[in-house]
Amino acid sequence: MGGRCGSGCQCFCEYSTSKVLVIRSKLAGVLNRSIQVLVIAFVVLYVCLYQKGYQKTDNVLSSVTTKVKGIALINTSELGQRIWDVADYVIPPQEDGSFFVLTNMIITPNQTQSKCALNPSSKSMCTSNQDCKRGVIFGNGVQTGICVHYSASEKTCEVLSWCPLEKIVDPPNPPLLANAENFTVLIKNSIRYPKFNFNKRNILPSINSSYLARCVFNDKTDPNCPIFRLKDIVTKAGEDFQTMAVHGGLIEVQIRWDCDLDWSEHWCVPRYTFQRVDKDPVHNVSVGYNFRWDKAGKFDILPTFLNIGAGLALLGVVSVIFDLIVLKCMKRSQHYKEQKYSYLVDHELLSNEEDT
Ligand SMILES: Nc1ncnc2c1ncn2[C@@H]1O[C@H](COP(=O)(O)OP(=O)(O)OP(=O)(O)O)[C@@H](O)[C@H]1O
Repeated sequence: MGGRCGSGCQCFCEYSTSKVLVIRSKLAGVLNRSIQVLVIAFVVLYVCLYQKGYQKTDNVLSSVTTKVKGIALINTSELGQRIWDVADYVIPPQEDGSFFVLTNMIITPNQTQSKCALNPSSKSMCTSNQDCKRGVIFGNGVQTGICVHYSASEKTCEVLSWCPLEKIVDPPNPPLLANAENFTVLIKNSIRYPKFNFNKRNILPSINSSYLARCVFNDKTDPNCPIFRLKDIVTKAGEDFQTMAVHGGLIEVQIRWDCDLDWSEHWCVPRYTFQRVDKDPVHNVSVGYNFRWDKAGKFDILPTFLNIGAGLALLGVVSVIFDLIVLKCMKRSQHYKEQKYSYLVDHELLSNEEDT
């Protein structure tokens, strides 16, 4: 270890070399070995095994498409009996990585562009034409400047709009497309790990067309089926489908590929989880989020050596810290210090000094 320099010149004329000092102390020995064991355990168990420090990792490139299927029969006073198929309730027909299914609606039939009285509210009520400003945009229409009867007892401003106006009522409960809970969605997900030149789909090689035509995802019986019943998705997200269908909701489907490519590709399979993301009882501004969680790892010599090297460096740090403890904090530290640093005088230097 390093010696001690008295002055700059003296320091320049000295050479320090390491010597091994064995301290026969139970306390120092046990403490040192314990810290070394802890460091080795951390490097081997946590860094190498748990964090797979011997692998290099790659993030996924992923694409998702969906296809919804199902038929609903609804009977309303406004529309009569009607069949709703995928072209009616999936809006828009194809989205990137998501799909929208209509479950409820407020129907305002036979709307035409004409003039009608606004729905009664504190801002729309009037007693004479002076209360209604012509040309002002209100709701979905433009005011004509005339105050008209909304009912026998109420008068509101008239607007030019799509009339009759939509009634301000709660959406139907139970929802009109209550049967949407039985609709199914096929989620096709293709992934690629470019560093490892590895591709896979969630329609696994073991799945054939006849199985795909009849299967529905189930955690226990059909965990690899990529077809999901909407009710199951909502239930898995911890919600009740019929309740959520009244006002609508946003569910996130997470497809997790966590693949260890040192093992057979057979074990690299997707895991599905579901979560409602549009509900936040505390802070309801801009709710909802999404994130990806896919990673693959494969053995690589570079991260292996880097992690082993870092582990060895950590062991070196242990001896530096332990030297400090022994030389500064222990009872016999002064004695250890004297033993640790020895000063030898070069004979050549000595004889030169004697001559002069
Ligand atoms: N939403 C869904 N619900 C249930 N099964 C589905 C759904 N979407 C697809 N399938 C089944 O998965 C198979 C593969 O679907 P894919 O869309 O790849 O092929 P397709 O021949 O275009 O399907 P189809 O003509 O039946 O819509 C289909 O044959 C069908 O049996």
